Amino acid sequence: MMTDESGPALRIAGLHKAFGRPAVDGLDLLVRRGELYALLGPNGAGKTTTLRMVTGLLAPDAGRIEVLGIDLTQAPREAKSRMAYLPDDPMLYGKLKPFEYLEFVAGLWGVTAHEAEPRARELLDWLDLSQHAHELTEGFSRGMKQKLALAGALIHAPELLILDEPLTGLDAAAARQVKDLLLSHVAKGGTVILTTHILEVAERLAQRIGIIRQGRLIAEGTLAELRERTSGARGASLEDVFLQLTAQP
Ligand SMILES: Nc1ncnc2c1ncn2[C@@H]1O[C@H](COP(=O)(O)OP(=O)(O)OP(=O)(O)O)[C@@H](O)[C@H]1O
Repeated sequence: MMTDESGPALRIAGLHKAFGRPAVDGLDLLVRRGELYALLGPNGAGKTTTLRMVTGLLAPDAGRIEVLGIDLTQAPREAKSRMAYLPDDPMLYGKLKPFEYLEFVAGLWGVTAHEAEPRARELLDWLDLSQHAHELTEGFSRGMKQKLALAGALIHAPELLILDEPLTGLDAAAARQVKDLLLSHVAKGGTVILTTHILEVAERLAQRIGIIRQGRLIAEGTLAELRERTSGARGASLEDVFLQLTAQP
């Protein structure tokens, strides 16, 4: 059977990818539906490579990926239609205005402009972009572009939202808007997987945290569970735990 509707949001088993040397090296991961999962790891640990394989942008050398119970190799279109990916350097079309961009993205998912309009309006309002609705995106700041790209990722109401460094470069107000949007997605039963180097974000938002190093999962759990795995005191911050777990042997 190809699809298991009761399957987890994401199941990765034995995932490998090498670029000359291994970038992802036997990764196993499980993300439950309805949770916000933070994937952490030092620079070059293999986080982006993993997300690109999960979203079908990069072919694994070996391993198995299942999204919402759907095998990514067997049913890539179905799997992709139910998730969204926000890369760390999202591409917008500078000559489009926000509504045009959102309608364009909606169209790629088979959602008509008419259907997309109320949702586009809601997302632009939520992300405080409505006052720029009639400007070309080429004049947008980096943070405004990032928020619009996030709105684009959400326009087809995906169940699984995958974001690579979604808060980098955002000012405090924008970061709050994005965090609220992600929490609301989870509150409605959706799933969020994000990478971040801002450990406080993971500490505050994530139900569970996975730490990868050299392409492998080295620790996973709630912050309390991760603390138990280290010699950190009960009040140890995620930063303390992270640095201890990722320190070179
Ligand atoms: N297209 C590519 N060609 C060659 N090497 C690559 C490519 N993409 C990634 N790599 C290598 O794979 C390894 C993992 O990179 P990746 O971008 O997945 O790490 P990351 O955990 O996302 O790091 P960061 O936190 O710095 O963004 C690195 O050694 C990187 O140089």
